Amino acid sequence: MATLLKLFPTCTWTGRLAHLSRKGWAQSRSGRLLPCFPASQRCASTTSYLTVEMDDNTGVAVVTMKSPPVNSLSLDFLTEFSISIEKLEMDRKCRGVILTSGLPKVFSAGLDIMEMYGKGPEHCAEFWRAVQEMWLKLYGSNMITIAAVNGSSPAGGCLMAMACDYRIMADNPKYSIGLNETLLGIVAPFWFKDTMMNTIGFRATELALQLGLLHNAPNALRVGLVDELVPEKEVLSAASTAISKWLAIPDHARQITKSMMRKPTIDRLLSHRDQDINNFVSFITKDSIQKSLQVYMERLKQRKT
Ligand SMILES: CCCCC/C=C\C/C=C\CCC/C=C/C(=O)SCCNC(=O)CCNC(=O)[C@H](O)C(C)(C)COP(=O)(O)OP(=O)(O)OC[C@H]1O[C@@H](n2cnc3c(N)ncnc32)[C@H](O)[C@@H]1OP(=O)(O)O
Repeated sequence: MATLLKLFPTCTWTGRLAHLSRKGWAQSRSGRLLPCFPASQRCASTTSYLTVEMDDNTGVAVVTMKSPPVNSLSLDFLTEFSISIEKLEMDRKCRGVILTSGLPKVFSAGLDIMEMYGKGPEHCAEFWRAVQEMWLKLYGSNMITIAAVNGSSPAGGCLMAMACDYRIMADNPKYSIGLNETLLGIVAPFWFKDTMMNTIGFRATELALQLGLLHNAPNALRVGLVDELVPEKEVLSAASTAISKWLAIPDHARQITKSMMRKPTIDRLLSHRDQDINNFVSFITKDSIQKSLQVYMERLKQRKT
C-alpha cells in the first residue's frame, strides 16, 4: 500500500484499496510493476493542470486540461502533461486517451507566450525541449488518442490536437483552430509543419502556414483539420463513441500501422533535436522577434478594453 501511494501520490481510487494483494500487480510493457484492479474500478488523479480519469472497464482515460485562463502550455504544464501521458503509456490497462479541456471556450491557447518573452537562452532551451517532449509523447503514443476539441485551439493547441489520431470539434463558428505562428511574427518549426502536412496535405498546409490561418469549425472540417463536428455539449460523448470503433481494432495491428505512418516524421525530429533547440533559441531571442511577441501580447490584452 505504501508503494502504491508513492507511485500515485495524488490518486483517488474509488475501489477498495485494502483488498489489493501481491497478485493485484501487473507488469507494464516496460517491465515496471503497476497496480491491477478488478474490471469495475475507476481511478481519477488530479495534478496542478490536469485531471486523468481512467475507466478500467473500457481501458480509456480522459485527460482534462485545466490551466486557467486559457490552457496555455507553460513549462510546468508541458512537464506535467508529458509525465501523465508516459504514466498512461506504461499502464497496460490503458488502451486509449481522450484529450479535452475543462475550461469554457478554449481547448488550448498554444504555447505560453510568456515562456518565450524576455527569457534567457537557458530557459528558452529548457522550454523548447519540453515542447518537443510533449509532441514526441503524443504523436508517438501507442495508445489511441482522440482530441475532443471543445474550444479554440491556436498554434501549439492545434499541434496537440493534430498529434492525436482523431479530432472531434464543437460545432461553434466562434471557435478556431490552426497554426497561426506567422501572425505573431514567428515561424512554425519543421515538425509542426510536418504534422500539419500529414494531416491535411501539402497545399492546404502551405496556405495555412504562410497566412497563419485560423479556421473556424466548419472550415476546419472542410480542410480535414478535424474529422467531425458535433454540438458543443456532445463533444465528449462523441469522442467516447468514436474511440469504441478504434478499440475494436487489435492493438498490435493498429500500433504497427500507426508507427509505420508516423515514425519517419518522429525520427526526423529525434535526429535533429538539439539543432532544433538551438534554432529555436537563436530565433526567439532575437530583438526583432521579441518585439513582435511584445506587440502581439499587447494586442491580445487591448482586445479586452
Ligand atoms: C530558419 C528559421 C526557422 C526558425 C524556426 C525555429 C523555431 C521556431 C520559433 C518559434 C516557434 C514558436 C511556435 C509557437 C507556437 C505557439 O503556440 S505561440 C502561441 C500562439 N497562441 C495564440 O496566438 C493564441 C492567443 N490567444 C488567443 O487568441 C485568445 O486568448 C484565445 C485562446 C482565443 C482565448 O480568448 P479569450 O477567451 O477571449 O481569452 P483572452 O484573449 O482574454 O485571454 C485571457 C488571458 O490569457 C492570455 N493569453 C492568451 N493566450 C495566451 C498565450 N498563448 N500565452 C500566454 N498568455 C495568453 C491573455 O493575454 C489574457 O491575459 P490577461 O487576462 O489580459 O492578463
